[in-house]
Amino acid sequence: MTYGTAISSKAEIVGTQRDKKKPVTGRNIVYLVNPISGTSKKDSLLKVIESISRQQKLQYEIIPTNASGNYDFLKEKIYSDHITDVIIIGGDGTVNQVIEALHSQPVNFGIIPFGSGNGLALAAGIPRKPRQAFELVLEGKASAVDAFKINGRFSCMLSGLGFDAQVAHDFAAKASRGLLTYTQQSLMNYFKAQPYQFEILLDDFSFFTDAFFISIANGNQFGNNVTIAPQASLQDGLLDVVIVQKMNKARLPFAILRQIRGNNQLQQLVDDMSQKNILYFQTPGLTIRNPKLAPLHVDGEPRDTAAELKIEVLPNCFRLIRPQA
Ligand SMILES: Nc1ncnc2c1ncn2[C@@H]1O[C@H](COP(=O)(O)OP(=O)(O)OP(=O)(O)O)[C@@H](O)[C@H]1O
Repeated sequence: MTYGTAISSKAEIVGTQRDKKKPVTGRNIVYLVNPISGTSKKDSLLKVIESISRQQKLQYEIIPTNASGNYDFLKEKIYSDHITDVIIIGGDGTVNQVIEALHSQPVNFGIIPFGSGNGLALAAGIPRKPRQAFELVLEGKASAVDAFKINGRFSCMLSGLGFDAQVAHDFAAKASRGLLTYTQQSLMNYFKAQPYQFEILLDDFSFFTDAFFISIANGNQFGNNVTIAPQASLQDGLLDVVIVQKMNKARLPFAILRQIRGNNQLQQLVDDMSQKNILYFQTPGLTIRNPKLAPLHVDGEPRDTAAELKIEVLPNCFRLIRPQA
């Protein structure tokens, strides 16, 4: 029997077209929808997904995400129902939780961006417009991308310590989400920002620095196409580390703008340390000592910080549906 359920409300995001008796051939998609992410409503997109999936006789199911990030029920379903694709409709926080839970399962991931920043989706070239992103999902071409671990926590986009993490903590405490709230929090934190002490340990080199923030990037950006790590690639087996060192606050926005526009060449780390305000290098892993306990964010979500953070890349960690070169 093939059965279908209309999508009713935010509280009850469900919809399915799956014949459990027929053997599954071809694609079998689970759409995971975050009911609270971003600011715009998802109802019309979900109706489009339902109607096109029915037209194309695709096997699919629409399920809401959960705040805890526990997707054990889906691991079982992937095997029992032969799920081939898990498509995330939400922002970076949802993308992080779902891919962390399921990256070792034999599925392709897709993203229909519905967050405030959408950093991984934009870094991967996935269209920002939900319907175009859905068309890409229908094409279904996936390739492997990297992720990384920061003290055992999974990150697939960009994590960091200091100023931008403080913004993430304050943003999380606000009732309203969206770019406007994020910008307000960034500005307020800019005027309060103080540098933190860090020690950076690489394989054969270590140094101390006082920095406003450190970003560890797999993708090239914070989100909203604000590119902090212009050389970053999602499949090079490397992390891009950007350290915004202590400087006169009047120079800080100009230095960051220069970095965002990508005018800084990949720099000779040792030569630059004393001369440049922003250090930028690539590495498969590093340790950061953080004695002043600068706040931490992981893929834009505030997380407990630590006095020492071990960071390592996970090459070719999961398969993501995205435009193919
Ligand atoms: N069903 C749910 N109910 C409440 N919260 C949820 C639910 N599902 C997921 N969440 C939580 O929603 C939070 C925000 O999600 P997400 O990051 O996707 O959106 P956003 O913050 O608006 O976007 P971005 O991260 O791009 O800025 C995450 O912390 C996630 O755990």
